[in-house]
Amino acid sequence: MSASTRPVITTANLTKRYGRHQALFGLDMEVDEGEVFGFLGPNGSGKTTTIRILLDLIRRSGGESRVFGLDTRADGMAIRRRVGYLPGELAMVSRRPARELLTHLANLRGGVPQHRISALAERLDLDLSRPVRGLSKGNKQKVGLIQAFMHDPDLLILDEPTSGLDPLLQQEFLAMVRRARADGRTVFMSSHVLSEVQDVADRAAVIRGGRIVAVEDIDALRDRMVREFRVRVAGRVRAEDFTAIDNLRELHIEGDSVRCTVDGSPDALVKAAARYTVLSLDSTEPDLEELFFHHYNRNGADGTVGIEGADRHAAA
Ligand SMILES: Nc1ncnc2c1ncn2[C@@H]1O[C@H](COP(=O)(O)OP(=O)(O)OP(=O)(O)O)[C@@H](O)[C@H]1O
Repeated sequence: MSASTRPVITTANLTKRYGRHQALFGLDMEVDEGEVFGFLGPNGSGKTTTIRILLDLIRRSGGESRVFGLDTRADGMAIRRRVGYLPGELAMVSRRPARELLTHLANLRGGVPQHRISALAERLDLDLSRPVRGLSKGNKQKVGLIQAFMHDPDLLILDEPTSGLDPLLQQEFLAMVRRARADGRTVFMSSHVLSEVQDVADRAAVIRGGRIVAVEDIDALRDRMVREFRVRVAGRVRAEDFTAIDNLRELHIEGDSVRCTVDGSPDALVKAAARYTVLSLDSTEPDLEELFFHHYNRNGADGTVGIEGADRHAAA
């Protein structure tokens, strides 16, 4: 991060209690101008609570929260004017056609050219003539995205933006985020899975149980990722081709197939598999809970240590 960047979002020792339930425990976070920042955490970890505080939709219990240098409690209105916000749960019950609803929202924000709304709708493949109320979850999500992006806000705050979007549309969405960044905007987006933000975010904070357990460059976070792989080859697998690979855990070899968990890069696994004729190769991303289990649980919350040694089991 260069010295000239300014923080767009700052929280310091931010806390939130809902009655007797404490949802946030002293959050410290800084998001710089012009960056795409992922806010990652499992369900119930406090992502939506943090976002609502930043927009002054709910009030913090203690600590500091600032957006554009403004205090969220004192200047909520001024902050919201410069933000495009996609809520995690969209209540879209209007009988109006999508274009009418979007035009109405655009007018509340001082006006947006119709061609801008049309271009975004075309990009996301949304029919603007249909009443919002009857739209599918995915199409409602598109309306939500258009209203967040259409006025070119300085800051986009997107709560689980890709939920309900199919993979092609997710790519379109990521292109919109990259475009916003290229235009100098700042993007803060939450997700409960790393894969949704890893191709576009510069950095990410990981929140769990109302505490930030890591803030890292996205590449470093990706390197920590554990992934499960299954490879099937023509012929019988020789166990020794795989048991010597350092970053494989839970290695199971049976007949023509290899199943394992890979810590970080799958390069060595892929090269070992390439000695055979590969019939299939599948990989699944474990959820964040599993990532935490492997990386953050054992040695405290700093996210720097705690990677378990390989648990090898070869049943040739
Ligand atoms: N209005 C509320 N009253 C009481 N508890 C709440 C309220 N809103 C959230 N909580 C609790 O605060 C914690 C954090 O919730 P929050 O919705 O911020 O998490 P999240 O990370 O956004 O999760 P999700 O991805 O499921 O939306 C949870 O334990 C939740 O049950």
